[in-house]
Amino acid sequence: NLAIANDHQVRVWSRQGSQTLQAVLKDVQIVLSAISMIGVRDVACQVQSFPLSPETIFVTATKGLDPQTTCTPSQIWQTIFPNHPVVVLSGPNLSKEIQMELPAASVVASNIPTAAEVVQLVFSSHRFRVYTNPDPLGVELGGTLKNVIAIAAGVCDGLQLGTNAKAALVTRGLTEMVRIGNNWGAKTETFYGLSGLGDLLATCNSPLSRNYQVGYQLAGGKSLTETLANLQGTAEGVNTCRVLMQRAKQENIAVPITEQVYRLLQGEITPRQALDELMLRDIKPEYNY
Ligand SMILES: NC(=O)C1=CN([C@@H]2O[C@H](COP(=O)(O)OP(=O)(O)OC[C@H]3O[C@@H](n4cnc5c(N)ncnc54)[C@H](OP(=O)(O)O)[C@@H]3O)[C@@H](O)[C@H]2O)C=CC1
Ligand SMILES: O=C(CO)COP(=O)(O)O
Repeated sequence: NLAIANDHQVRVWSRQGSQTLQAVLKDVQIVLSAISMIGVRDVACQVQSFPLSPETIFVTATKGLDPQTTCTPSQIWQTIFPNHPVVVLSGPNLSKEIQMELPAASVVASNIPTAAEVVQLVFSSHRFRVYTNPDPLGVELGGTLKNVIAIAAGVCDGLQLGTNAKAALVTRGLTEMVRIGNNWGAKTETFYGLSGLGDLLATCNSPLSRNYQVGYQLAGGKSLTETLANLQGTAEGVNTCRVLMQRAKQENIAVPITEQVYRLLQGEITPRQALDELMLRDIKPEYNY
């Protein structure tokens, strides 16, 4: 809708639709992928078999991690299309609010600045403010890692732990995101921007977030299977949490909140036990000084 409002011609493909992927991709300048993580590699491989102009820009809005490789979606697109510009689109962008034309801001990030600027122009409007950023990995990881913290925030609200607890959780969650992101090679300052802190605040404070809803339902005593069966849409944080635990172990990164969310999702502990585990960790300085 944002691109159409800026006089661009838009074609939409879905595996449920009647148009073929090849027909939809004919002569396109920009391909925007917003499919859930589970489908990214498969669809990217399908796209590879169709002719595209070498100038075609790929934009990815998926917030997840590949379970096989721990790669981000943009890394998958870039590996399959090494000679094309790839742009990450991410920010505090609950889609229902954007659909209602409420004001929002977002970030487009790429190693190729001109590609990010093209995408910025396509989507910018008086209702949608788009910033460019030169750290695609940081922007993408911000949107992805916050989903795990949003599950924890849903638990926190579901258990009615109060505003102090929520502020502590979200702030320490951001510290955890920065630690993981730095290990991955992303810039610290990106996590303090719209795609990091911004998306963390939006997702941890809105019942529109599916990840928040997962945590909230678990706190209410529902099982994960029951919760996911009743959820409208994808909660990427469930898969992201598993991939993240795998990577954190390999790289020896401390991820206390992610670890408790993981154990809760696995059914190993109750929400109250997860809370106790976090509160009773060794006392320590807030940061290394
Ligand atoms: N909703 C939001 O507010 C935001 C979502 N995102 C991110 O965008 C991504 C999608 O989210 P959202 O649209 O809400 O999720 P939904 O679950 O509503 O939609 C996922 C879409 O992906 C498609 N899909 C899944 N697997 C495949 C596959 N193998 N081949 C083709 N298509 C596939 C689904 O198709 P089908 O219907 O046929 O199953 C569906 O159209 C997620 O990574 C999410 O984190 C980012 C910002 C905001
Ligand atoms: O990423 C989002 C908003 O920026 C959407 O969050 P959920 O995937 O938790 O619904």
